[in-house]
Amino acid sequence: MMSQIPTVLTIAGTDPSGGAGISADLKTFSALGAFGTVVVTAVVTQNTQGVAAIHQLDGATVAGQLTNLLDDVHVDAIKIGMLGTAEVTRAVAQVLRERELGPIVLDPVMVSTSGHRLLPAAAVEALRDELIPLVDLITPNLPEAADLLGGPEATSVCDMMRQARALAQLCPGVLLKGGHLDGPDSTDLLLIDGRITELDEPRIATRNTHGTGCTLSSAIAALRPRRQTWVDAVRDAKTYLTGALRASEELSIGHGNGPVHHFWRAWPDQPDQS
Ligand SMILES: Nc1ncnc2c1ncn2[C@@H]1O[C@H](COP(=O)(O)OP(=O)(O)OP(=O)(O)O)[C@@H](O)[C@H]1O
Ligand SMILES: Cc1ncc(COP(=O)(O)O)c(N)n1
Repeated sequence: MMSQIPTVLTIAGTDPSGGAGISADLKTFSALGAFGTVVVTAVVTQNTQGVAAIHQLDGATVAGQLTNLLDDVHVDAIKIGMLGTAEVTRAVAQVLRERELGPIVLDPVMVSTSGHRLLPAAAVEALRDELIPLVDLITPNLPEAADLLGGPEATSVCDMMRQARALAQLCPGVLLKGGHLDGPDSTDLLLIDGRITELDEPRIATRNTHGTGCTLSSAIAALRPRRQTWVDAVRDAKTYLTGALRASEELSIGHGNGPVHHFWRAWPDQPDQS
């Protein structure tokens, strides 16, 4: 049975600059009043300017952390981010297959904002064929959707509609993120049970976009246990992210693409702070 404060798990890589990966996920969980737990997949030497090195953990180490945690702690939702290799992807899939878990949100992290590959192209097949069928919602950006579908990148919301429907053949829930398009709004498409919901928020003029995808997927996982539907959870998660992007003006972190700011105002799901 779920306590009032949901326990949420992130399976992801590290970011010393505090903007992406488990840093973004844990801050998001806390800001949204969830209790965060962590399984680390890779130690990433990165800052706001880019990725310098990746120390990848092996599949057994990641699966060991996961089973050890799940043997003891009930988690109400899971967010999966950077996995790093086909081996780790398969190891996580194996554990998920053995347990009754859910809801599970998968951000199919493949390339960082700075252009560094975080999942080798050869591992995309394992992600698509072994892990994606086990999760409830995938949240690809446009290049990731193109990689998963083996086709060109969407250049319009119309293309996005077609690609969201194609991705729904792989997973029951698809949130196709349009942050990489231009235009006054940053439009994402949510496809659940065959129905598309268009989610529009104003595009914020900022360089502080490091970790937006991590923040959105972890906000969905944190909110899903307390929302009636996926549409409600995703809509509120996007509102949260847009506020955190706006509030990033208060931060001056690093010399590249800085992080969003997670404590932008008292969010309704936060514990009373008065
Ligand atoms: N400048 C912006 N203003 C408002 N929303 C944005 C902006 N940039 C991205 N978003 C939103 O942030 C979320 C992440 O989108 P994006 O398509 O950039 O994913 P991503 O590439 O996985 O993110 P990341 O930069 O963390 O890798 C989406 O909801 C998108 O609409
Ligand atoms: C550990 C980790 N996970 C995910 C990302 C992607 O985030 P971004 O595209 O904003 O660099 C990252 N850079 N590092």
